[in-house]
Amino acid sequence: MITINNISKKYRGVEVLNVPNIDIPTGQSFGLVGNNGAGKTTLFNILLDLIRPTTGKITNNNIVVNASEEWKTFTGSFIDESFLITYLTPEEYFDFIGDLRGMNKADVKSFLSQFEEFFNGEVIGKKKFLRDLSKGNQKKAGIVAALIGNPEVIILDEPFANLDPTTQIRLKQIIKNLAEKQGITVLVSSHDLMHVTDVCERIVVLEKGHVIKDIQTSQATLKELEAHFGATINPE
Ligand SMILES: Nc1ncnc2c1ncn2[C@@H]1O[C@H](COP(=O)(O)OP(=O)(O)OP(=O)(O)O)[C@@H](O)[C@H]1O
Repeated sequence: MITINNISKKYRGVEVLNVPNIDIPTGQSFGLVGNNGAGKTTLFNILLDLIRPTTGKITNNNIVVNASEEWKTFTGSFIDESFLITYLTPEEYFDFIGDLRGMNKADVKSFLSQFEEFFNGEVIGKKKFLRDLSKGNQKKAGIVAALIGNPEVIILDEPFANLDPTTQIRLKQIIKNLAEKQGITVLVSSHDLMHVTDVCERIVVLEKGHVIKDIQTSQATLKELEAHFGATINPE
């Protein structure tokens, strides 16, 4: 579904990302982990054509992402609050995104009903603008907006950050369902090794812009990742 080919990114001559090749098949749940500054958001931003790579190309369902906008019709994403239109209420925002994706207000309302528990009474019907919601509730709105319109690909940057433990657990179930039951290709970056190993069947570790591990998730993966990141602070 997604092919990353010789992607690199330099800022003022300094390389922050260098990924020779990653193929992400349709329906894979793909986790990206790495310490601060490893290049996770940069890679997702290039994938969403929010920044241009210095070299290489990414295709999403055979569409070169910086050559055509067609991939936007089947790709949902939430990177950060800049994706929100903060002077709208959540309902207005969801309707706006639904409209972009060919859904009327009734379709959107019925779609949102499945997230009642996830929103926990804090997002819908509060008569608040998105800018006045808490960070966590803004994030919930952004994540759900990314799912509107049955996208085939969903890209979420650090979706667990800022969420309370109950919501993190609910989000894990939502992400698992997307990949396992609906065959959606899901890309998630996270600092939470336990969550990412719970929901992703494949995990790529980035370090200073380079892929240093590409693992099919197994029962041993969490320990392997903990040992890897722990070794960085406690070298033997
Ligand atoms: N506009 C920019 N100008 C210069 N350097 C940048 C710019 N944007 C990102 N970088 C650098 O690129 C590197 C990768 O950043 P990126 O945000 O992709 O990392 P990350 O893995 O998402 O980190 P975090 O876990 O902290 O969110 C960092 O060193 C960052 O300072």
